[in-house]
Amino acid sequence: MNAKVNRHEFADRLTLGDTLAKDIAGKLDAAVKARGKASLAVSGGGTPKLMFAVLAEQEIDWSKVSITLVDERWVDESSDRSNAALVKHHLIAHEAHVATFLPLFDKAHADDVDAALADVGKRVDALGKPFDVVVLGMGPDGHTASFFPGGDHLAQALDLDGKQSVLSMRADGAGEPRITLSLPRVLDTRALYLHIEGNDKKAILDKVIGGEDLPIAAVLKQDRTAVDVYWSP
Ligand SMILES: O=C(O)[C@H](O)[C@@H](O)[C@H](O)[C@H](O)COP(=O)(O)O
Repeated sequence: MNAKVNRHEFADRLTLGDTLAKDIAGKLDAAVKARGKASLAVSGGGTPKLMFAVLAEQEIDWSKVSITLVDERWVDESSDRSNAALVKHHLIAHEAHVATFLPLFDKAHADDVDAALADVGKRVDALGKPFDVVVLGMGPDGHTASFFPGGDHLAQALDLDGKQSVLSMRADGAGEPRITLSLPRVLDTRALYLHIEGNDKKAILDKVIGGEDLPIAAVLKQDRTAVDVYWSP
């Protein structure tokens, strides 16, 4: 286990969502004040919705904040599987409605995620390095971002010396093809959070800490960037 993994446990999802949202807003606010801009990469899935709702209401200068995704299902925003649609609906709202959003899905290459990688990678890198905040989730199979067990580009995505900011990923259990930030791009951040809820996910985390080799281990066992794990039942 990496010495830089800090575990924070909360009594319930509301308290977790509220605390994490305010911690993230504080980091974005400090970044805007220090450097005139801030960047945030968030995950999709169901877990972040509550946290997004609180974050969207925080009074910071959202006009200086750029938001992108850690990973995306290769579907148009009209799909209920679209992480972009989720973020636009739950996060780019209220106070945060003036934030700039950079989607990972590229309509120009809607049929071919691989053809989109070069352009999308450039746009992500134009947000600047490092990110100010990255928020990861974790699936029941131990995936994080789109680092799926058995994924066709898993080794490349987890290569800490890899040069690509984004990669495609296809895997059983992933549904449609995915686009994902690479592990080195995820770790290139001033603050890194892993947001997980439920006893099942805690059990997976404990298995990984006990030595099980699931993709999330690559985040927990690297020694480049500290990880704050926020968990509630
Ligand atoms: O698009 C996605 O699927 C994600 O970004 C993914 O990595 C997610 O964080 C986990 O699958 C957890 O998803 P839940 O929060 O729905 O459990």
